[in-house]
Amino acid sequence: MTTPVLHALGLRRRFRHPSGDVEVLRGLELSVDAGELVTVSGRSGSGKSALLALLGGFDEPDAGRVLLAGEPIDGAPPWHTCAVLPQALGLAQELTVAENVALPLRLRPSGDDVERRVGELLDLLGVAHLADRYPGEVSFGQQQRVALARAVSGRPKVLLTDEPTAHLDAASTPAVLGLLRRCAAEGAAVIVATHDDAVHAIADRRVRLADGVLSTV
Ligand SMILES: Nc1ncnc2c1ncn2[C@@H]1O[C@H](COP(=O)(O)OP(=O)(O)OP(=O)(O)O)[C@@H](O)[C@H]1O
Repeated sequence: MTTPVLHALGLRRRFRHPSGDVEVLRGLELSVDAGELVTVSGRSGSGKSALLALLGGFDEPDAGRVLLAGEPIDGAPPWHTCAVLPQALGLAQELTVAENVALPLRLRPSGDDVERRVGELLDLLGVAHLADRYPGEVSFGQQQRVALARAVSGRPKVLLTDEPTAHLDAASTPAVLGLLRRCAAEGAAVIVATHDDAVHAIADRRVRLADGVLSTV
């Protein structure tokens, strides 16, 4: 039996609110293999982003654990192990588009020619002409594609993305879908939280988050 790249066991997460606590995750289980693309659906507020934060090591569960290649995570792993594309994007505002995408490769060389890898990803996502601009000088939908390029540039073993097509028009979406599929084809475990049926359509497996647990769609 092979070890899943990403394995969540019995995850529980409760948020405290003055009006009453909310238990968002209630013993959630998830296992994703290398090369698998899994989409997570669920109503707004069902806990998709909270789940990604736990899987990416940005938040800690109240109970349960997350294993990466069989080992418990201890905080957020490095980008080449697990890359996260949050809804807020998190681009470095003082770096250009190209410098943002190059960052994971500068921090840990992957053997790729940096200029070539960055150029190829920006070109693929239709934002190559913005390479020398700063994030504040491009639209939010363009920033979203830049942030995806940055997330994948270091060839992470796990890619977690939150609503990666939320700000895109129909013409820009296929390139993003193609890149997500390509990451999986190159061996990454890809998990996408989304409301977009076009993203669900390219999944190997679809799960739905409701009442704090996942079920297969
Ligand atoms: N840091 C936090 N503190 C308190 N409550 C939180 C926190 N993060 C999330 N929540 C609450 O947890 C629930 C799940 O939020 P989450 O953002 O994970 O939902 P979601 O499924 O990603 O929603 P959407 O589809 O709208 O992005 C919501 O009720 C939210 O208010």
